[in-house]
Parts: sequence; structure tokens; C-alpha cells
Amino acid sequence: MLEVVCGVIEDSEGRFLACLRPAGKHLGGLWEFPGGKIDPGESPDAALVRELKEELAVDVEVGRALTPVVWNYGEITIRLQPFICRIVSGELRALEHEELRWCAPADFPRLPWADADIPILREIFPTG
Ligand SMILES: Nc1nc2c([nH]c(=O)n2[C@@H]2O[C@H](COP(=O)(O)OP(=O)(O)OP(=O)(O)O)[C@@H](O)[C@H]2O)c(=O)[nH]1
Repeated sequence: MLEVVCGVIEDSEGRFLACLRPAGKHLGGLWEFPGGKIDPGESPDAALVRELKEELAVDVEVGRALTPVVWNYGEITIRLQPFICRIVSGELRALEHEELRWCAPADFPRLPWADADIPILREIFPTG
């Protein structure tokens, strides 16, 4: 099982950050919450801070943990641990994604998401 952490980043206007995985990678062309694999011996919080710095060039404060999702993609099974996050410094840059988009809650279901992220969307936007 691959341990993965991801950040649900909210801005001051109540929008959330969606990130497009580049074509050619696993689940390329689908939207995700930014994050990545937890290194051996690393805490989920530390992994998330590290990954968001590497991918987005920002420093985040890690907040509330959401419900983890175990998802079997056939070729791999992941355990995705989401956390609410807030950017505390830095200017957002798409260092590893094809596109970054701040979305209002109503826009989230319109994007094609990675399957493992659907339960997370339902948890944060229960009516969506
Ligand atoms: N970061 C991230 N990964 C996700 C999400 N949903 C989801 O199914 N995944 C899957 O979780 C796995 C690990 O994510 P990753 O971002 O570290 O994987 P990667 O292959 O891009 O990293 P790498 O190229 O550095 O090895 C990937 O197979 C990815 O498709 C998500 O919301 N965020």
C-alpha cells in the first residue's frame, strides 16, 4: 500500500486549490489535491509541508485531518490522507502540475478528478 498525503488548500475567499496532473504521469489529465508519497519514517504533516514546497513553492500550515481514503487502482493501492491547509508564505507556482486553479465549491464536481479524491470532495462539499 502506497502512503500518500494531500492538501486541501483554502484561500481567504473560500476557494480551494485544484491541480491538474500532467499527461504521461499516473492519472495524467485528472485533477487532484497537491501532495505526494510519504517517505519512510516521515510524519504525514512533514511530508505534506515538503511536497507542497516542492510542487507549489509555498509554505503551508497543516490543519485538520480529513478522513483517509484507501483506493485500489488495480496497478497500485493507495492510502490517501487529506489535510486542510493554509498558505503562510510564498507565491504559488506550478512546478510539477500542468495547471493550478482556485475553484469555488460549485466548480469542483465539474472537473475530472482522480477517483481516490471523490470521497474527499464529498466530505468537504457535502451538498455538491
Ligand atoms: N498527490 C496526490 N496523489 C494522488 C491524489 N489522488 C490520487 O489518486 N493520487 C495518486 O497517489 C499516488 C502518489 O502521488 P504522487 O503525486 O506522489 O505520485 P507521482 O507518481 O506523481 O510522484 P513521483 O512522480 O514523484 O513518483 C499517485 O499514483 C497518484 O496518482 C491526490 O489527490 N494527490
